Amino acid sequence: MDISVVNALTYEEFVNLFGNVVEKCPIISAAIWSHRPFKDLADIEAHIMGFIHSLPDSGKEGILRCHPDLAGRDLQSGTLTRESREEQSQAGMTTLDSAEIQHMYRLNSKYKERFGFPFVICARLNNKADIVRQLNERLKNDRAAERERAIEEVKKICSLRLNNIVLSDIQTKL
Ligand SMILES: NC(=O)NC1=NC(=O)NC1=O
Repeated sequence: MDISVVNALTYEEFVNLFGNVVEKCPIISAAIWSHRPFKDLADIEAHIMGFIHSLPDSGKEGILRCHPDLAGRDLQSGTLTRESREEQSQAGMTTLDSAEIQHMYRLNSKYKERFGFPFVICARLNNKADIVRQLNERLKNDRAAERERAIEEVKKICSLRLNNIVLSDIQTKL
């Protein structure tokens, strides 16, 4: 996708395209629209990361709370966003047996009880064994360290979603 096409988008078109690069946080794209014209995709990503970085701890935790649990209620009830469903499916979350689902539920609940926000990991870069291992490992972190760790995962998810948007646009043009 040519950056001049992105820069020519209306506000509504821009948020419609980029509004879910951070799960259920369209405010981020709505905010960075003010920085157009963008030099390139990396510039868009840099503004998104800058917005997240500038948030107070409560704002970062708010972003984390917008993420659905892995193998959680939203997946079981079919209410995941398209992006999230694809990501969770890729990590093997949609083919867990009932014991594995229960195990994830217990780990997610323990994590949420400790930190006050859900466990977030870039599902596309991990399989189900990695996810369980990371969940157990990261439970040992203190809150501040874990908040930053989880936000790093949000940034990875965002980066992959941004690239997906550009790639899928190129494919439609081929
Ligand atoms: N709690 C989560 O980590 N959720 C997710 N990670 C992803 O990569 N997609 C999700 O829905």
